[in-house]
Amino acid sequence: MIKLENVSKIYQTANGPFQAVAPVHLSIEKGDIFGIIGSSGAGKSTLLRMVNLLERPTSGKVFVDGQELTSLSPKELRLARRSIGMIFQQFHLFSNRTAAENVEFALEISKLSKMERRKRVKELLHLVGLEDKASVYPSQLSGGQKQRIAIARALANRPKVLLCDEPTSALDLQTTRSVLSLLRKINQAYQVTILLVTHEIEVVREICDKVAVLENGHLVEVLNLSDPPVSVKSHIARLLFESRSERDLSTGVAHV
Ligand SMILES: Nc1ncnc2c1ncn2[C@@H]1O[C@H](COP(=O)(O)OP(=O)(O)OP(=O)(O)O)[C@@H](O)[C@H]1O
Repeated sequence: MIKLENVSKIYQTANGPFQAVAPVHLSIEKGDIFGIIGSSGAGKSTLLRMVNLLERPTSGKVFVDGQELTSLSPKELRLARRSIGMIFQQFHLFSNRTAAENVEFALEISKLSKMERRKRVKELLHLVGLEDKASVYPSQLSGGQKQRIAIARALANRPKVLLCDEPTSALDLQTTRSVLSLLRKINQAYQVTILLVTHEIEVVREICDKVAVLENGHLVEVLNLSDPPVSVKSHIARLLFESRSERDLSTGVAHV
């Protein structure tokens, strides 16, 4: 569903070029919940944002659902992005629109009539369990509710892929669990492929089928959570597969 071929990113900075992501080869299958884990500055967000070309790779090719995004014209890319939803740590809702209007915003580019849009918004609010918050503004919603509205908006155009950039990092443990369980439900019900960036081991344990470990811009290893490897290369992978420590149990979340 997602294929990265030799994808890299070099930022031009005041101190000269800086390689945030070294050339990466990665294949993510349809229906996977695929994690990208690494410590702060490892290049996780940059890698994720290159999948929908929010960040243009310096080199390499990006394929989503068989289409090479890196070769598309701006107009073609706008169309292709409709099948790629995205959610963020800070939700990115419009504060001057109600929950329903935030979701409907994503449908403004669609060919649906006003009535069809309203119906779809209702369905989406139902899916995320917030029908009763339709006319509420984001400032009146909790963090978990804001993320649910952001998820509803991201799913509005029935994307095949959902990109999640630290979707639970601003949430407490219980809310994290409920948002992750919603993402799992969406993945199973609609076969949406989920690519999720996190620095939390527990998030990977809770939801991911596979995970890529990034260190200093380098993809160190890709691990299958249901088939623990005999040996691992990274400290993060060791933490991931070791039995839960006291710290994990008390805080619920281990950071890397
Ligand atoms: N626009 C930019 N210009 C220059 N350097 C950048 C830019 N964006 C990111 N970087 C640098 O690239 C590296 C990777 O950043 P990125 O945000 O992808 O890391 P991350 O793993 O997502 O980190 P975090 O978990 O802290 O968000 C960092 O060193 C960052 O400072």
